[in-house]
Amino acid sequence: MKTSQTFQKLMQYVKPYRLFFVLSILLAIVAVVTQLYIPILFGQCIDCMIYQGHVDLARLATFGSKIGILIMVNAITTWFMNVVNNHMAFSIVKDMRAQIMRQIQHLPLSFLDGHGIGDILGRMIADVDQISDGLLLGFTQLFSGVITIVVTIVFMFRIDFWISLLIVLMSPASFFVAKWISKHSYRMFQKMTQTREKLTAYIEEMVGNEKIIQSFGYGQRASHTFQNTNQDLQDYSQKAIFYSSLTNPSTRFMNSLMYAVVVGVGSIFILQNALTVGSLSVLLSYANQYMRPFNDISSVVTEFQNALACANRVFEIMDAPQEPQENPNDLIVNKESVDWQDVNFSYVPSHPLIQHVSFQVQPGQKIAIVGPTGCGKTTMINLLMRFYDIDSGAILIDGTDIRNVNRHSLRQQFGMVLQDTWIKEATVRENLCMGKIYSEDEIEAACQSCRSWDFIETMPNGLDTKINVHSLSQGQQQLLCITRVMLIKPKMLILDEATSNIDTRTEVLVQQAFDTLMKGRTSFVIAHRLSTIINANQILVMKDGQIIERGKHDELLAQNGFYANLYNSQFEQIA
Ligand SMILES: Nc1ncnc2c1ncn2[C@@H]1O[C@H](COP(=O)(O)OP(=O)(O)OP(=O)(O)O)[C@@H](O)[C@H]1O
Repeated sequence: MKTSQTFQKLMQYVKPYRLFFVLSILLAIVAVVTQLYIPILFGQCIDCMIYQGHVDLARLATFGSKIGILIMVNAITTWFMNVVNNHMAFSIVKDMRAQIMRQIQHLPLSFLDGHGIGDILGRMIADVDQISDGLLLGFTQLFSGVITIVVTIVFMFRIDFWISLLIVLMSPASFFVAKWISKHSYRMFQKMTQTREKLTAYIEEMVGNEKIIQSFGYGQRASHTFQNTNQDLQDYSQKAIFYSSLTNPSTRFMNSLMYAVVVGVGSIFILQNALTVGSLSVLLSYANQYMRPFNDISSVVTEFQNALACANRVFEIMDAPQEPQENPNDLIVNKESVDWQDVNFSYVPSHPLIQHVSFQVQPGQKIAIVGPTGCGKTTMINLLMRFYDIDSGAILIDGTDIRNVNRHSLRQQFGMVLQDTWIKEATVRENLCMGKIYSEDEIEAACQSCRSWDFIETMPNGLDTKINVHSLSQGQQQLLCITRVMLIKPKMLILDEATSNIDTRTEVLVQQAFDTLMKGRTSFVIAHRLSTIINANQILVMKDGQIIERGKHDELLAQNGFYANLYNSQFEQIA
């Protein structure tokens, strides 16, 4: 996206705060005019001191009190302007974060799968913070900078035309030096942001999988990669700061040069009686004031360019195409029958995955999907839940094509228990009653039937005990997740490899809980341990995205094919 487009988009977020925007400009005008009027009064004070021992004290006192009042007005308006600007900048970034959050909820899963969590986190937190810094500096220094330049020009020309012209003609030199520097620092700031993103994603990945890293002794390699990226971040940050810190010394040098020229020319004018000492002191003060905003603006430009680079990354999320317009029709399920008709799907067009998959599920049946890793089991669930849409064929539920109904009503029909359990930092009750409040009796009954009551009962505050992922074993987490699904009483179930990672005794409990949950419900089960699906009504054996065998456990064993091999190899492992 072009910088001008990014800027225009960013300004859309400023629009709701236009009243504050106007107020900020008015306050900046008052602050600048009061500040610039003070040197005129000081100049007049100097001209009151006619020569040694001869000072007009009465006029000096009048000017002194005027200076005092202006200083106070200036301080109050500057403070108030900062309050207004802070309010605007922080409100804008709050709005942006809220919109990103809303957008994420409407993005297709493929977008989230394609970007790491660290990347999205970085855009939402660090990049938006950077935008806030850029906007704040922009509001605070850009407004008053531009107003200072305009008002100074007016005041200066009223005092002396030629010296003022000299100042105005010399000032662009300093500005161009600053612009040249900021062009280079922008490139470095961009690289710095990208590397910081990479580092955030890496830390998130490594810290989240610390146990696995340690068990594989991967720590040293992980920290080596971390150190390299960290080093890159240091290099880019230092270069970015190096260039941007050149701005001040170089522009100050140019200013001092101009100051010296004004002193020289001004002295000649005084000798010719064309200027008073007081007026020269006012002009010198203005020469200084006039250049300062140029310097400020150039550092604002650097910061603002950095903010625009970040805004660009944030808008990539905001502009990502949302899931296609939802069909207004709700899925109405009575019998819970499912029909897959010649379904084909691929994540990447050049690599076909699910190919010509057809099967029928009668209401209340338990369907097991088995097969080697990567054969497409989880993908089948992704298609059934419409996390991804199929490329061709059809999936019908009670005769309705799931593409002809909205996703929300489709997903409401299913209860899911996945291998990755989700326990939030809250009480047991809050973890169980997600989205709906249940009575004490309902919760207890569900916990009893799903075997989670035994350990909940032993907790210090029972259902009101605060828990998190670390305070529960893997098996306990799964029992809670099963209870949670039991409470919502879904019409159909999806259980994805839910019995791995737990000890044998808990596995028996979890299996019993699953059996209770599945009673009378159409269920899809993905299990690596074939012993848990012996009683399934239909087992679909998958390989490379195709169903290569199907039938009941005994029938498949009798075929002595792929499934029989898989089953016997697991049985031998256990024996
Ligand atoms: N979001 C995705 N984008 C691209 N490819 C993907 C995506 N998700 C899965 N795949 C690929 O699709 C293939 C099937 O993946 P899937 O997760 O369905 O397999 P699975 O049978 O469930 O495997 P496992 O038993 O290991 O969980 C794999 O090769 C995988 O790399």
